[in-house]
Amino acid sequence: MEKRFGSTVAVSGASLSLPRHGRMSIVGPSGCGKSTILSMICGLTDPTDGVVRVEGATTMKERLARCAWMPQRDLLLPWRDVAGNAALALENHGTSKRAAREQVLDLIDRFGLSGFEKKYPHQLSGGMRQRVSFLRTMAAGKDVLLFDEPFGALDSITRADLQQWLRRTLDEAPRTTVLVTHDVEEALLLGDTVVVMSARPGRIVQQIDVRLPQTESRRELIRHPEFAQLRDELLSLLEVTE
Ligand SMILES: Nc1ncnc2c1ncn2[C@@H]1O[C@H](COP(=O)(O)OP(=O)(O)OP(=O)(O)O)[C@@H](O)[C@H]1O
Repeated sequence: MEKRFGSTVAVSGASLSLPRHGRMSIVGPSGCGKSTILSMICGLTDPTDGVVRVEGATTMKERLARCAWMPQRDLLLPWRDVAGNAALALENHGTSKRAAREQVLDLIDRFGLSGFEKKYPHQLSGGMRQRVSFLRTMAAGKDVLLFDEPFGALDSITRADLQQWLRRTLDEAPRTTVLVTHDVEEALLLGDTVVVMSARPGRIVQQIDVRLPQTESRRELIRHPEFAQLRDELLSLLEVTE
């Protein structure tokens, strides 16, 4: 597919596919069209040329109905507590406030946030706010989750913590995910395939399948020789594309 904005070619000749519950990470230099690809998948825009299909749906409206987007900055409502924020997507789909709150309490517990149901966003750390934001994305009940630099605004320790948490959460509650990130380690930790894009016009330079040992521990994984080899391979590809 191709996407142009006037005379700017943002994405060119990109052909990607992902099986149900597959996890794709996209890395590439700034401005190479990563967010544009997410916008096309979730139906915020159409490609200028080519077709985007999400679980068989091709129209923007149908794609939008199947995807949930988690942005870099949490967009929590300051006047709602954790449960109230998490329940928002359900309320938007017609569930009553009370029923929506009941439904998310289970998720809050499963995602390790119990005890925080009645806290307000300003009482939470940046990492916790992103967890709530993720919980809200999950509560929307969509099968396809799109992450645009979800941990980009966090410090490195919190980021590492959330990467491990998100891996485990997606193992327990699998979804089809597409993650855009500048962080090569994050791409490897959260993707079973990593797409490397070139500078604008964004083309796909390479797609690398990630097969790493099964381990819960992020620390063990990033020390593994196979992980180091993939990280080096990605970094060299990115050096060439800049
Ligand atoms: N709505 C728009 N109108 C005009 N040009 C746009 C629009 N959206 C994106 N572009 C251009 O398309 C190109 C790709 O932008 P995009 O945001 O997809 O890149 P990106 O890889 O996500 O960048 P970054 O890593 O910096 O977030 C850029 O040159 C951008 O200026």
